[in-house]
Amino acid sequence: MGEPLSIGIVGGGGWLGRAFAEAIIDAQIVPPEQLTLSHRSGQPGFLPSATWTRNNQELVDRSDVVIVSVRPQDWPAIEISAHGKLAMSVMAGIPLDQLAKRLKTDRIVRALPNAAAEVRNSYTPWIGSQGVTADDRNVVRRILEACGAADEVKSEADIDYLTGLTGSGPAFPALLAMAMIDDAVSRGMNPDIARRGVSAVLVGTGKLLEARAENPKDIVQTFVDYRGTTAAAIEAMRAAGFEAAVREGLAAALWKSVTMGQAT
Ligand SMILES: NC(=O)C1=CN([C@@H]2O[C@H](COP(=O)(O)OP(=O)(O)OC[C@H]3O[C@@H](n4cnc5c(N)ncnc54)[C@H](O)[C@@H]3O)[C@@H](O)[C@H]2O)C=CC1
Ligand SMILES: O=C(O)[C@@H]1CCC=N1
Repeated sequence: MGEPLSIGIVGGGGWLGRAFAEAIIDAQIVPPEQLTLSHRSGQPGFLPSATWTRNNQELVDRSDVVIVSVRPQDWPAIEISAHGKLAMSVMAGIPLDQLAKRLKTDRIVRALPNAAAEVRNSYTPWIGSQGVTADDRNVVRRILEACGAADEVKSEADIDYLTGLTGSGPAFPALLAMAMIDDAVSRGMNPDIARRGVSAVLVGTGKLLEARAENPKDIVQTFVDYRGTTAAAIEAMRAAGFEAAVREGLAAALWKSVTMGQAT
């Protein structure tokens, strides 16, 4: 297959489905009229020039590439035949063999984006089944890179782990931001200043980490060696179990990712 002529997104009205749909259109991978999006209840208000349907088989029949973006608990109710077409799942926890069986195609990609796809800054690891061709891989890269950065990985176990690390990832700095803002407000800071300040810290740190070649570990050590306010905070946070809390959180996400797939 060369350029995909048409793309369909099952669950295209949802959070991630919308992010993918808008990124695909912005990157001009297909024009809106070649994009089919399915929804369950009322038609959402965005991308009115795309084709919207409640009929997922109709979506598949209109599309060269089918993206499945429903929640894992809604996956067992999806009854479609992709007729050997390229299909990509972004669902957490659903393994390649289950996807191939239910979608009736051996050209399957399992991808795991994150919420930053909404602002074209996802990190998306992915893996393809045996039947995925070199052309399919190019199409997949174009779609995923329209949403941010993407890496093909070697095993599904990598996807299971990365589901928690990078798929859930944006939630963790958000949790940190929430705790920082709560502390600031509890000490009488103006909430708007606290929010703006903490948001600037997160964005600035992202850019700093991207710009600097060294490992975050080295940056942390530089702060520790500085022996100032930052070192005092880092040492107190570590003594309160910061690293253990992160380890336990990631273990819980991995467990959920693996067991969720087994449950469907
Ligand atoms: N939101 C996130 O940060 C991430 C989500 N994911 C995965 O992406 C998938 C979608 O997640 P979200 O977009 O967050 O959920 P969501 O709930 O916002 O969107 C899912 C959409 O699918 C629709 N839907 C359900 N059954 C349908 C059916 N039979 N036909 C047509 N539409 C149907 C729902 O009405 C909803 O609009 C999930 O499997 C999740 O594991 C993966 C990585 C990150
Ligand atoms: O929380 C979830 O289950 C979804 C999948 C990975 C990130 N968000």
